Amino acid sequence: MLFFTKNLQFAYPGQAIYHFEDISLNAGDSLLVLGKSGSGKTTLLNLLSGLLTPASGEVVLDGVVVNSLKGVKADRFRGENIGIVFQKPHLLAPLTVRENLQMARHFSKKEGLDLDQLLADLNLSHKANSSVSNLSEGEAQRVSIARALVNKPRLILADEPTSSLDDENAQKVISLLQNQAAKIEAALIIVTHDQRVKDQISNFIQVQTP
Ligand SMILES: Nc1ncnc2c1ncn2[C@@H]1O[C@H](COP(=O)(O)OP(=O)(O)OP(=O)(O)O)[C@@H](O)[C@H]1O
Repeated sequence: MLFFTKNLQFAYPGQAIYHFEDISLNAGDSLLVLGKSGSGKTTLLNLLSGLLTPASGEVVLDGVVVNSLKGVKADRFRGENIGIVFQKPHLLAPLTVRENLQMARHFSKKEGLDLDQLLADLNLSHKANSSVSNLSEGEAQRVSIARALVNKPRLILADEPTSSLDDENAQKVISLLQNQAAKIEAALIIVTHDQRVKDQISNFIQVQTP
């Protein structure tokens, strides 16, 4: 099993305890995380990436217990093995598309993907030397996906990646994430409210307010 969680529990100070359903994914598998607004979906993603530490239970990626890593080790492991696509792209505005990807590459010692191939796969070759501040929303979203993939992570986490996209682009982004995850043999987890995504990926867990 490439990625799994076991008996994951978490509580913000003074609040009720979340008991998250166990997850288990092989390379190339996709999973949706569904749930109402405020139910704990982003909290779960932060536990999966090691940004939050569970009260109990474990998160295991490629044999490594993510929640036992601390400090620099945790940051390095995350940078090299977990690609995160945020709801808003959060790109570095003064830099070009290529420089944004090079920056992500810089923090990893691992061999990553070929930048030109990645730009081509995401239909961004013609924008490689453009400033990211001049991109359309869909283009910026594809750059943020490219940035999440550039270090060839084993796990890709995407938080509402389609919420600002039209039907055609939403479908393309999900296919792109699935195809790239399969290509680099990663597992893919997507948080979404988007009915259109549910039509493309059937495997899901539901997060509930405790
Ligand atoms: N740092 C924090 N300290 C205390 N409570 C928090 C913190 N972050 C989130 N919460 C609370 O935890 C609950 C779950 O929040 P979370 O962001 O995980 O929900 P969500 O399902 O991702 O919501 P949305 O779909 O609206 O983004 C909410 O009630 C939120 O107010």
